Amino acid sequence: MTTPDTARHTPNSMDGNPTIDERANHCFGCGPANPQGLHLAFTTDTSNPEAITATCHFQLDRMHEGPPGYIHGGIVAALLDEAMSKLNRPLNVLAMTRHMEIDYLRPVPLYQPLVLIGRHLNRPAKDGTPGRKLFHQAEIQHPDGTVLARSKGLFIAIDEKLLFAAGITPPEA
Ligand SMILES: CCCCCCCCCCCCCCCC(=O)SCCNC(=O)CCNC(=O)[C@H](O)C(C)(C)COP(=O)(O)OP(=O)(O)OC[C@H]1O[C@@H](n2cnc3c(N)ncnc32)[C@H](O)[C@@H]1OP(=O)(O)O
Repeated sequence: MTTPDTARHTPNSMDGNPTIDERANHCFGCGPANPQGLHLAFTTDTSNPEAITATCHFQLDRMHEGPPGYIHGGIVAALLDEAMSKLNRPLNVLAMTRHMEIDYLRPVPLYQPLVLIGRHLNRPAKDGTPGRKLFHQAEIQHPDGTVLARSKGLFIAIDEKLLFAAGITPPEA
């Protein structure tokens, strides 16, 4: 049996009701209602439908440290995953990450303003209609443009009926 770490706790506000309602969004990456989350805020650019992007400016502190002075690799993965997932909404798709690969090119520093950019690559058609598979990529960049980490991801569109089956509350119309 493991000993609970009493320094960590889940706030009472984090009740057990799953939801995808923006107003009660507990997503670790972007949810304002998650006091322990990253609170990433993205701007999407859909001016070129062939190359939709999602961009976020962020800075992390020791809460997310891995190597001394640098962001933990798992958090780097979460950042990249989040940037790629933010491309699904402008494409009008509910989708989950099925596969992602990461190049950790340079250690990603704490206490520095950094840029996180997701880019939609393609959504191959199947039987003449948009397929379930969406391919995205993402990068974490130093402000001088140096790429510190890069990912490619496969997202699978989810049938909204599954949300109801799982008891997940969609946003009100
Ligand atoms: C009930 C749930 C509620 C959902 C609510 C959603 C709310 C939307 C908000 C999400 C918020 C985002 C947050 C950040 C993004 C995350 O982090 S999401 C969390 C992490 N991801 C997950 O937990 C997903 C877990 N995986 C799954 O649930 C299932 O695998 C999936 C993704 C639903 C897909 O299931 P499936 O439909 O059975 O998939 P499957 O047919 O095996 O594969 C689909 C296709 O991909 C291909 N494929 C599979 N793996 C690979 C691979 N490695 N390489 C190439 N192709 C592959 C397959 O061959 C297949 O191709 P086709 O045969 O269709 O040509």
